[in-house]
Amino acid sequence: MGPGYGMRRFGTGEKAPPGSIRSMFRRVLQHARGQWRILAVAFVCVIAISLLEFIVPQLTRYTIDHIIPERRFGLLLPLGGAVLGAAALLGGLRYVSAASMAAVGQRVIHRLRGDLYRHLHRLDVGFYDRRRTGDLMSRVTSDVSILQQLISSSMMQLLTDGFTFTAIALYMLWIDWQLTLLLLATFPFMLLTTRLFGRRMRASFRTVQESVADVSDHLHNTLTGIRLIKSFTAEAHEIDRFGARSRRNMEANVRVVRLRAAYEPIIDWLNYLGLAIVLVFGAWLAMREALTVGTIVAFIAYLRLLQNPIRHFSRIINTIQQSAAAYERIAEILNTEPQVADAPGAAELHLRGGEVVFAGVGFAYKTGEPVLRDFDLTLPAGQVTALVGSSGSGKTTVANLISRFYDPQAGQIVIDGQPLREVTLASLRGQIGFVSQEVVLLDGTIRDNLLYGKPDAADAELESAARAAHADAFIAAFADGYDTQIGERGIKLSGGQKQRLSIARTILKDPRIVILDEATAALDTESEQLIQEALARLLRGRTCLVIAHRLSTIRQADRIHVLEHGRIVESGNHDELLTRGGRYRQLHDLQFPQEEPAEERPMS
Ligand SMILES: Nc1ncnc2c1ncn2[C@@H]1O[C@H](COP(=O)(O)OP(=O)(O)OP(=O)(O)O)[C@@H](O)[C@H]1O
Repeated sequence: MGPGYGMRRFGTGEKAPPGSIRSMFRRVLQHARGQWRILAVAFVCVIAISLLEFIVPQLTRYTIDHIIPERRFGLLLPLGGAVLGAAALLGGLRYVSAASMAAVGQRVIHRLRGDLYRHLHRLDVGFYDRRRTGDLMSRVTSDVSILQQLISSSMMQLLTDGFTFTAIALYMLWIDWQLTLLLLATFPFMLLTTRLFGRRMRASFRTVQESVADVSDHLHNTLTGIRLIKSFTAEAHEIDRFGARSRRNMEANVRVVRLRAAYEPIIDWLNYLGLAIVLVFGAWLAMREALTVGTIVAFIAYLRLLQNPIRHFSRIINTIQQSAAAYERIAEILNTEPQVADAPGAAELHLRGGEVVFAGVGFAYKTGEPVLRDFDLTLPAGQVTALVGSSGSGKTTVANLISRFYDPQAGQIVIDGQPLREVTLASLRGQIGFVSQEVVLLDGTIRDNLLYGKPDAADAELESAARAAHADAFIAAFADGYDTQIGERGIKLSGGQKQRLSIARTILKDPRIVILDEATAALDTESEQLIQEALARLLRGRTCLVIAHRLSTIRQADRIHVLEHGRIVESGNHDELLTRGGRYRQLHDLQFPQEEPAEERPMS
């Protein structure tokens, strides 16, 4: 991959190819595959509805032209029955078509949402660095549900209207082509108006959806950071910021409503123009006895039927443009390709000892800001290697590259002779255990969280891992034991308890390679003692990279590297480095000013 990895494609504000209305309908229809039977039922209903709507005005015409002048009293009751029967049948057909379209629509949405979520999981960590969580959430929820409206109701309406419109226009042309052509002359104006307004509406809807994403992002940030806000008494500030974002949404919505409010009267006026044409020209024809009165009445009824689709369309255009704006945001994600993915023909990673080698690695998150330059490092199999160095020197970056959260732009990383880019992500990550100071536990029970390490683990394995991580005692103290709910809907665990669960989860996973991102920050001495013991068990016999901020945790590492500005400036074990009196010694003396240089302190 060339320099500037990823940034050119997804720089903030840059858009992936927009989804056009056509591609929106194409994707929707793709997802409707396999449901042809339900769609066929809906379609038959649509045709039947159009036919029935066509027949009713014929009854009117027959009444005026034949039943009344010929005084056929006997036909009055059957006439009433026919109108009511047709109406009842219309109701039944509308129900079946609406219900079957809604079922198809819901299934399409369910699949689309699934696709989107699956795709989000394929995307690399770099993608998430550049995206706001709330914005992504609103794409999967709000944008997808807007499309739902389109599929469940509007598409059916479009289909029915399209069919009715064509059938009636053809019939009218047959009855009186001149009158009909005159009438149809108003349609190009309608199309032009619709196009003009449609484009503006779509732009406004895009702003609406973006502002929904802003509101959602704000909510996500502030609700998850509620403690921070309270401790800084920043409530008023956040309420103001929320107000501003909500106002942007309101204003964008008002713009949409104004556009619609202007659009509908224009379409209505054009409809009246059509009526005026029929009345004037039709009356003229009738006075010259070229047309019967019944035909004019039927013609006016058909005119309404012809205009109904237009009137509906003016409403549907709203949904279509709104959906198109939402679909653009969905397509933008779906069209984004992951930058870190399995190479074609990638093999499984086969580990022997688990030696990791960085050879001439160059890496930058952003073009022009290299974090690692010509970086060489070996993590010998089965040994503990520690990285120390000042904040921002690139320690976590080294760990990120081993897990292939990012790919380097230069050089390569090799595990037991296999370049990382040539093995599957699943087989690589399956061999890496990551224990960090920011423990992430998911909503669910303690058991669910532990099983994340090994979904098919037996109870005995689970308990033995918990024992090894010194987590068994506190789990047993809960009334529900391993079935205790944790996370947002369950009990809250202390920092040390969470860390021990995370260690137990990693022990259960039993990876060959363990990355430890300073897991002992901010704990009381007793917890820290337990955690150190648990960690010692986890690290034993595995290839380990310990990223240490506190030197007390790495005294016993086999080898320590000091990292500064993305380069290793010093290497050795604790004693060697202290004796050398270089950067490590400086860092050490800053943390333990009272200590004698080579004095050994037990791991605390
Ligand atoms: N996701 C990211 N996107 C852009 N830049 C990043 C990202 N993560 C880290 N950086 C930058 O890369 C540099 C190295 O960061 P890294 O997290 O590797 O340092 P570190 O040595 O682990 O620091 P600390 O000890 O503070 O955790 C820093 O300048 C940081 O700002």
